[in-house]
Parts: sequence; structure tokens; C-alpha cells
Amino acid sequence: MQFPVEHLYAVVMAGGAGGLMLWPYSRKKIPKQFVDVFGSGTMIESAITCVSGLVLPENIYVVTNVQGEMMMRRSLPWFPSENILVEPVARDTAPCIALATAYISKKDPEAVMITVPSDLLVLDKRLFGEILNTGVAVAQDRKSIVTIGVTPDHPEPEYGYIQIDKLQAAEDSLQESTVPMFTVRAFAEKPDIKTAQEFIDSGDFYWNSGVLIWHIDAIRREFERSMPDLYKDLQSIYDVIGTERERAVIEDVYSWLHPVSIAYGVMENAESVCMLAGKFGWTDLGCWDDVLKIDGKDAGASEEADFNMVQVDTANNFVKKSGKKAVAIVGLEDIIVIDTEDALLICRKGHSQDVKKVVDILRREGLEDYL
Ligand SMILES: Nc1nc2c(ncn2[C@@H]2O[C@H](COP(=O)(O)OP(=O)(O)O[C@H]3O[C@H](CO)[C@@H](O)[C@H](O)[C@@H]3O)[C@@H](O)[C@H]2O)c(=O)[nH]1
Repeated sequence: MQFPVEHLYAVVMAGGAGGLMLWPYSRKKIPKQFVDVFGSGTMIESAITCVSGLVLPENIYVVTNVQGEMMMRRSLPWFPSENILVEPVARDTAPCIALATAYISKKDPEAVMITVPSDLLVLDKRLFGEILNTGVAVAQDRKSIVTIGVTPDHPEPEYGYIQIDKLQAAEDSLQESTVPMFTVRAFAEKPDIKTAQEFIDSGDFYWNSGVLIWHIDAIRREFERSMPDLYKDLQSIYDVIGTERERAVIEDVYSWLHPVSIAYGVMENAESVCMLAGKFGWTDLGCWDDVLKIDGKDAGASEEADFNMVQVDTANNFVKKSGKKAVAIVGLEDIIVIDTEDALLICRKGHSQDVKKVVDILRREGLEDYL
């Protein structure tokens, strides 16, 4: 039976300060989710698009901060302002999901909620939609938490890992769906690189895409069990939604909350978690090397001029530039060049994760204008 669409909700988590590895595009004033890397829209727009085929526009929420709210209103004026939930300060993803849970459970006690990160980029939207639909059915029928796993292709210490229970895979697979489903045995958030390699070698770990699907009862149950203090705060907010005390209570609660991610706070202890898998072309665009995997228009192998960019005796370079400045590259290979009006990044391919060190140095040296 098709899940009734009026009870389906999506929450885009868009209040994180991460993403500085996409410097100089991402800045303190332009967090990653508001960066337009491909010239076809911001990441948050792409995350909203990933769910908008399934979820009614009035049921899509964005949780962000004051700066994010302003950027949403400016860059996505069509997005309903009452669906932007504003956090006074960032306290990581557990409080973000708790806040959304308070609002959505007040509006609809039968809701099933899909939470997605704002830096979600999916290449095969049709397959992703099929996986979400399956996840919604599972979350509704079994009242369990559904995660979406991605087959890892390298040991990535910046991701969470999901260990599946191979023995249960066959009996748990949904008969009516072609999407493979597994029972989750364990979660491991951001292991070191050696452990990540061991996970991959074992063959029963997937990357956590950061997408979660859960029935509102399941989220509340898990918060109450694993984060009882946050559950009480969620309840305090729930009680005042729609009253004149709403903003004051949220400010108050956030003043004492500690930052905790949903992975550490809930998922590592959660009961009854399933994982759906599929090759839907997932990336979180963590660094420029991720971008070039998708937008990898390698520039000129020998000599060429493209508008105001000239390459001589080059191969395999990735160049992104804005503005009118002419850029010339001579005799270089495997280089990433990111040119903006006030900052220029030149980096060897495969090293772009170290851009975070650049950002740290700029911060340490007080070069705030470039952050
Ligand atoms: N509203 C709000 N959103 C937040 C906050 N903190 C983070 N977010 C948003 O939540 C999403 C994920 O947060 P990150 O902090 O970027 O997490 P991560 O390090 O990328 O790790 C997560 O994603 C990986 C895949 O990209 C996962 O592999 C990993 O397990 C985890 O879920 C992003 O869209 C970010 O903007 C917050 O305090 N408030």
C-alpha cells in the first residue's frame, strides 16, 4: 500500500559550519550549503530537489541558523518562510533533528520523516526516489529507523560507516521491492583511516549517506531512550509551539544544549535499524577532488584557449574560474586551480582535503577577509 503523501515530511539539515574544504568558494559568510559549485544552483537547492518529487512542498522543512535563514530568503524566495526553523546556535545534528521532531510531531502525530543533509548530491534521482519510497514503507510498517548506505570505494575517515548483518540480508529483503535491505549491526562514526580500510576489507561496511527515514514515534522513542535530557527539551519546545513563548523557550533550551551529532547521540545505540543500499550516485562534495569527479572537465591536453583561459603544454588539470581575469597555465599536470575574485587556490589533485589546513592558517593569522 502506498504511504499517504500528506503524512510524509522531509527535513533538510542546513546549519552546519563545515565545508571549508571547498574554500575559496565556501566562506564563513557562504557556508557550503549555499555554494553553487556547478553553476546550476546551490547545494541546498539540490538537496530540496532530491526530496521534492516525493514530499509535498508544505511538508519540506529546513533547519538552519539566522544567517542561513537570510540566505534562504534571498536565494530561494519561493521556499515557504514558515518552514524554515531557526536555531539560535549550532548544536550539531541531534538537536537539529529534535527541533524538527517537535514541530512535525505537533503538526502530524502520524508523520514519517526523511532527514537529509543539505550537502546531499544525488546523480540518479529516479533510483534515489525508489529507495526513499521503500524506506518510507519500511519505516511505517516496522517503526524502525532506515538508513541509506553507499558502497565505499576508498577508506574515508570523514564519513560514518554502517555495518550490516549479512546473515539477515536475504530474509529481510523486501519481496515487493528491488532495493536491497539489510539489518544494521553497528554504526561507526569517522574512524581513523586504518580502521576505515579494515572496514572496507571486511566487506560488510557501507558509508553512511547521512539520510535517515523514521516514523515520528521511532524518533521520539530513540531520543527518550538515548538522549533523555534532549528529549525533555524537545518536549518543552513541543508544549509552546504556536504560543508567544515559542522563541524564548527555544533560545533558552539552546543556551544549555551541548553539541551532539545524531550518529553519536542516537544511531550508535539505536534499536531496530535497517539499511537500504543502491548505486544512486551519491556524493557529499566534501572537497574539490569530489567536485572534479562529477564536473571533471579536464582542461586541454596540449594547447588551447577557452575564453580568457589559456593552457600550454598541460594535461589533466581542473580549472574553475569566475570573473574576467585571464588565467594561463603552462607545463602543469594534475593540478586543481580555483580562481575567485579575491582568492586563488592551486592544489595537486588528490590533496584537496588539505585545503582545511589553508583555512586553519588563514584563521590563525587573522586573515579574516579571506575566510
Ligand atoms: N541545523 C543544523 N544543521 C547542522 C548542524 N550541524 C550540522 N548540520 C548539517 O547536517 C549535515 C551533516 O553535518 P556535517 O557536520 O557536515 O556532518 P558530516 O561531518 O558530513 O558527517 C555526516 O555526513 C556524512 C556523509 O556526508 C556521514 O557519512 C556521517 O555519518 C554523518 O552523517 C550538513 O548538511 C550540515 O549543514 C547544526 O548544528 N544545525
